Amino acid sequence: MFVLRWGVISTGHIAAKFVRDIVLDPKTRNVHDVEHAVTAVGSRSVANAREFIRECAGGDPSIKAYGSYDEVFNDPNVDAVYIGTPHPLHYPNALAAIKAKKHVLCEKPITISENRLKSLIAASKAHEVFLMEAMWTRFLPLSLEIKKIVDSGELGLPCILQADLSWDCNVKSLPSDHRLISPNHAGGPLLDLGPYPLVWAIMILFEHPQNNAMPPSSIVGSMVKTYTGVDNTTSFVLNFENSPNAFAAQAQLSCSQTAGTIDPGVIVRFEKGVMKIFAPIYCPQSCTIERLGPTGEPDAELITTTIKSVDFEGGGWHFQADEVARCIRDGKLESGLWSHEKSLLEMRVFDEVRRQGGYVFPPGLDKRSD
Ligand SMILES: NC(=O)C1=CN([C@@H]2O[C@H](COP(=O)(O)OP(=O)(O)OC[C@H]3O[C@@H](n4cnc5c(N)ncnc54)[C@H](OP(=O)(O)O)[C@@H]3O)[C@@H](O)[C@H]2O)C=CC1
Ligand SMILES: O=C1OC[C@@H](O)[C@H](O)[C@H]1O
Repeated sequence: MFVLRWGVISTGHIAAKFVRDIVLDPKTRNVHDVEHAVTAVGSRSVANAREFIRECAGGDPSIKAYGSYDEVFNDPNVDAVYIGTPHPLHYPNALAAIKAKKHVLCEKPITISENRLKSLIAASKAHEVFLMEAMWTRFLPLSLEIKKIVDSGELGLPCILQADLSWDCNVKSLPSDHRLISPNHAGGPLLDLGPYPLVWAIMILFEHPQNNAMPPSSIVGSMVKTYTGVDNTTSFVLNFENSPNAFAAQAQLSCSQTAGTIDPGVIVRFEKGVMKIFAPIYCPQSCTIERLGPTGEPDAELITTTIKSVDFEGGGWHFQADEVARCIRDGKLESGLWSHEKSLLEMRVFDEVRRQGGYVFPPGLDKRSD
């Protein structure tokens, strides 16, 4: 049994969910080859780190509580660091962990620009440590099942993929320095929610065996801003052009933090059927597939199949941790399922959509190294 020893930095909303998940017995999700141990938690306040360990890990006395992130990076009982800080801190935090020779799982979006990510990847290779964005949706059992159906070709090729993730966070009620709307936190739905519509486009179109890893030939984006200058609602289109090596398809993606999401949150039209993936698209519980009946005529009756997620304990954030443990056990520096290349594509798309939408980060935000 391989046990991965985790150091967690930050004690916010998502760090709590991640730790509550990884302290569960992996057998409850039918995982028998890897286990997780939380050995350290670092916060800007040691009292918060202690409280976090009490609330999320049953007060386990073997977990060290630190009042800084550096102490986690320097702890010899930590193999891998989980980073749950706000977006612009991902780069400096991950870089510091990498320089301390720790493997890294970093929340989405892994950085706030493609340039930053390139430099992080270079550092992880130079220090020979594993690096992955916490793109948890990619590792859910239902996602793996959907992927198998798509790649089998039984529905023909995908032609159009529509995906949305939105919620009404009541923007006007938030303080202007809240991470969801503050330019200093690279706020707005594109970077916060956009990874989820995009992960489905990457999984179903970019990763399709007949796409031969061809990146989108064009990216078109449009934004409506909120009063702080960050996006409030964003739409973006990725075109995958027909070429001798690939097929033609379009991803029509959107995200908003000013309206509820649509359901089904993902609809994929294939040559021979339609797949509907139901909200929330970051952790869907079910998917339906509608195929034409046996005659195959356009007016034939539709046959609908429903696929439901398997039961597991926890919220689903532990599946990505299992992948990290397996990769580290096997000496890999990146995951094949959510590789550096896929995070780079994500960052490239976001850079381009921000450019077209006129969303400019405050000076120096994507250069921070503290
Ligand atoms: N995968 C998923 O499902 C989700 C991922 N996320 C991602 O996780 C990241 C964090 O989001 P979330 O947990 O909601 O954020 P929170 O505000 O709840 O938590 C962020 C934590 O980061 C630490 N931190 C360090 N510096 C700062 C700073 N200057 N301002 C605020 N916090 C700081 C704090 O911990 P401390 O004081 O202990 O140091 C804080 O609790 C984001 O990048 C987001 O995209 C968010 C939600 C869901
Ligand atoms: O990753 C996320 O998923 C769910 C949203 O509520 C959250 O803001 C986002 O960061």
